[in-house]
Amino acid sequence: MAIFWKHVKSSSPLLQRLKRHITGGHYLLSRSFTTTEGHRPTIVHKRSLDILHDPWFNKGTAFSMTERDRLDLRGLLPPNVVSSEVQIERFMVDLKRLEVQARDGPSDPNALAKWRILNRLHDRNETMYYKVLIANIEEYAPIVYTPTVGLVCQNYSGLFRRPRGMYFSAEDRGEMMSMVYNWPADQVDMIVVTDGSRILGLGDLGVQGIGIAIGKLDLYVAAAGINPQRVLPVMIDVGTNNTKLLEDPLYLGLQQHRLDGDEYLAVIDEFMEAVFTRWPNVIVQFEDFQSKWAFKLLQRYRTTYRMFNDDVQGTAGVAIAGLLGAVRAQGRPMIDFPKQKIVVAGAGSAGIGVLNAARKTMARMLGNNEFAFQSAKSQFWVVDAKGLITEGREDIDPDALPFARNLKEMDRQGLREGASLVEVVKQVKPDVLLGLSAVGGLFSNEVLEALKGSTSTRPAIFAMSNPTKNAECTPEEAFSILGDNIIFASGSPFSNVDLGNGHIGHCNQGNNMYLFPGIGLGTLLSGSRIVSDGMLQAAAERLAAYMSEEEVLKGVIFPSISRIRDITLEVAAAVIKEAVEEDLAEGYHEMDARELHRLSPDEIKDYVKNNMWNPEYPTLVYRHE
Ligand SMILES: NC(=O)C1=CN([C@@H]2O[C@H](COP(=O)(O)OP(=O)(O)OC[C@H]3O[C@@H](n4cnc5c(N)ncnc54)[C@H](O)[C@@H]3O)[C@@H](O)[C@H]2O)C=CC1
Ligand SMILES: CC(=O)C(=O)O
Ligand SMILES: [Mg+2]
Repeated sequence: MAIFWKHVKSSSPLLQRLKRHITGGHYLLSRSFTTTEGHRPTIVHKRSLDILHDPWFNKGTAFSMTERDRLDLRGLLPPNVVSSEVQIERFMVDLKRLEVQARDGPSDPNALAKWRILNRLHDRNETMYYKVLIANIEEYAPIVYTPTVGLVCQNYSGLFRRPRGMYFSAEDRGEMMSMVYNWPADQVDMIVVTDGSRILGLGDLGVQGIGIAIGKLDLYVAAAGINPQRVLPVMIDVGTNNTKLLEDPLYLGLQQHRLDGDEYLAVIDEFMEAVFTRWPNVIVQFEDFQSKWAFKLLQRYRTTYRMFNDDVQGTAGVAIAGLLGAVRAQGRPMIDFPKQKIVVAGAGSAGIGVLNAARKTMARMLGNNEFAFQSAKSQFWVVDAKGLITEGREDIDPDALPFARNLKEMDRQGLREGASLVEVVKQVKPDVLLGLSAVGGLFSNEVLEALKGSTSTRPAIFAMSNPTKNAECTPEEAFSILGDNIIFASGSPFSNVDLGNGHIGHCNQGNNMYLFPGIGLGTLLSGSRIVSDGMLQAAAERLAAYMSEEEVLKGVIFPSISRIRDITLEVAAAVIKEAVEEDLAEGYHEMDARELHRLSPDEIKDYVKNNMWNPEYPTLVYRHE
């Protein structure tokens, strides 16, 4: 409790109100709060080796002698009791040594080796794992998340040691309502679910896609402070259409073609019903579903369940923040956004999500009426695998239809149905070139040369596809062809570029990781039953406003990942505030809706901060179940 009060001034109205919530000496608001010395202990129902083998409670050599006695651990550990700092020091020495020696494959041997070592720590001691991850997030986010998580998913059969999360398969139809009780935790706050059909830009990886759900939840813990005992990665295995996996004798998933149509929907429906029956307050993040289903499932569930689609909605928010940053970086006010000409390569779940959100943002700035909404669409040119999308396209995808360009108008611009990306860039001379195509190198030298004709004073390039090899271009390519007067962002991390003239080309990471943890945390703590458009918009706006004028003018439009916990707190607070304003907030635990309505913006931030889990060992006390 002391940690919490430390952050709240004694005269604060929040303090006064929260004090009313203290009953019987128990601090109820943050039951999830870490128990360190002097804090409420954690009750465990196991002892001895069972404790050492449970990553939720294991502290390894950091168990104190009194705890070793209480938990029947005396003699099961080396006698030296070490602090968590020394424990981490020892681990890091080993990690650094092994990562030099390891040889796991040709693409990036060290990355996969680091992942293995971190994964083993994750399996034996979660507190220590998250302590290492949070303290070194810049170094290890690229290992537990993109790009290495892509490699992990691709090699999952060989890497699989211990299961993590739950698997619901087409074979489990009719059983999900009961099997959901096989999960040991009575409270689950966040589920990230995938069906493995489009993992990053790597296509259908079937059951191996569970790696992305695990990686996203690692960020929920590290960035949003969701208690790791309350996260659940889920893989829904409805088969795979990946021929290699269908024929691979070592593949761990169902070796049948993917279910489709009503059969597919029935499986997802059953899963949703089961998890919301056991955990009515859980939030479900849909991740890496192929576009064909991403939009349909979002429409199907978003008004009845607490869920969102990260690729459609999270990516859209991050892109909006980046696009507004690019306007500011030109030295113009954000309100000039509707004048930007934007070419988007890729019309899948991510591309269409960005287009819809960008169009709505422009329309709001132009007067928020139907006329503004209609005129905003003329700022976008969308190119997919078949080239420029126009009304002349046969069998046009209904989600892309609103962005199909008029043929006559295109004729006047010297363009046509199916025009190539380079032709479009040459004719349109866009302010922004944004890629969500999953095609590495799509922004070829020719395309980048064409972008030299941009009418913008500072063109922006967003090569947002993941993992690294799928980036539409590298920052080196962009800066070397276009010079340093550009804005560059990529989905996976790249290093800044030394331009050799005393200037550094800044490479931003434009990834939905800057939003999804805050959207999830804000939704959880607001108690909103849905994730509304307004809440998503508030999240994007907070991210857009996060960067200072000075940073933006230097081309830094997204924060460094080392600030991810802070930006997540800010985003979560913005989401809560919006949920309160929309009258959606029902409260969380003892913070009821009425109390939430009374909190000032600073108090909302205190509330978020004090409900974020920190990786500190709790004092463990054994009780017979
Ligand atoms: N940076 C970030 O935060 C995020 C990045 N992504 C990345 O976006 C990419 C796409 O994801 P989805 O939209 O879900 O995939 P998708 O497979 O549904 O869509 C890909 C789109 O690219 C188009 N495309 C293919 N070849 C093309 C070409 N030569 N020229 C132009 N367009 C082409 C396809 O026609 C399709 O419209 C993935 O690599 C994913 O990792 C997705 C979400 C977030
Ligand atoms: C970042 C992400 O969600 C993706 O590439 O799919
Ligand atoms: Mg994704």
